Amino acid sequence: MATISNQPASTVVDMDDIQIPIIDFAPFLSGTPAEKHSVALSVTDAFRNSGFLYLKDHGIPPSVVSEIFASSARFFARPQNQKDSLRWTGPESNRGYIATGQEKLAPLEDTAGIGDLRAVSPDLKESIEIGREGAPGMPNQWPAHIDEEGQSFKQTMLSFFETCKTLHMQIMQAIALGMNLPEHFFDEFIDAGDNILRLLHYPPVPKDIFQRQPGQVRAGEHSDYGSITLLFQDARGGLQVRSPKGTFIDVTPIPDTIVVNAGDLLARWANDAITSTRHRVVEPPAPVSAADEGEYPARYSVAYFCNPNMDQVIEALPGTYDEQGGRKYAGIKTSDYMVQRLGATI
Ligand SMILES: O=C(O)CCC(=O)C(=O)O
Ligand SMILES: [Fe+2]
Repeated sequence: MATISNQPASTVVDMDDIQIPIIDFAPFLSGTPAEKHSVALSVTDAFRNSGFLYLKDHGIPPSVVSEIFASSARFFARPQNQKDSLRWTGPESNRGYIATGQEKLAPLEDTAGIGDLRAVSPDLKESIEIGREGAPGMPNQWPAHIDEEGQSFKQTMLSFFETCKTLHMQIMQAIALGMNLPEHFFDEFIDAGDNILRLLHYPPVPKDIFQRQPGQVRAGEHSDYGSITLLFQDARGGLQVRSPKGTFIDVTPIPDTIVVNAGDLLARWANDAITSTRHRVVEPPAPVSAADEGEYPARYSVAYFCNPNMDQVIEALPGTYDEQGGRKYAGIKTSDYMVQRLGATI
């Protein structure tokens, strides 16, 4: 009798009660129904436990990801006044350039003190946020009018936006199956693609800055807001997740994988059956190469923040509550939730 591997996942991070598996997504995309189901269960298990997983064979070619990183590096190398002319337009549209020092990520319950924190130790990063093109009243801030490179930046990012939108759909289909919902349950909740593609640049910094400034990090501890995040990181390292013990565990870069994590709105949607885990970015783990002595080299990452459609009302998923354990949260419209969260950090 043919046996089907029920083990598409192996654990690559296992420390202080936090496990992060690496999951081969190919059998979900092109396997038999049984293989598909097996991957769906692994994905959902990871989201129930640590809320983090590494996805490999996800269908996005490495050459596409390399081009995104190259294009991102060229964008951040632009003169500051060009980047400043593309400034972030506010929490409703959440599009445009965010300069170093403008954002301080913090845990949900700490947002009251965020002004004080930002004054002392702002996040050491700059970013550009790109949303769904054509959303009324929310124009993307493209460098397309500046030069040809700006035009090709726009085309490259628009195409990548769609690529990631497809993967969001596929991962949500896996979660649906893993939660005993119809495979296409989430499709109508997410088909608008109200997602945000964020290019991140953590500039080189003097090594002693992390010692000199208490609480200085590249990106402060936070959880993500939406449904899931697709995170592409370069080889530098520095991303960490918070374990249940309160320690921070390295999410070491693995070539050609995407780190996928659940956000707060998905946890709320799942009545807390899914975990949104806090994470941060600190200096890369030692050793760094001798050539970089005195300075930590730049780090680049690309986050694709997936959200339900802005006009959808999010309330506890079928099967996540019963008469004894009811719904923990009131329904909330995605746009109201996002504006509330984004308004608190910038
Ligand atoms: O740069 C990274 O690796 C993580 C960034 C992040 O967590 C975020 O922007 O929400
Ligand atoms: Fe994050």
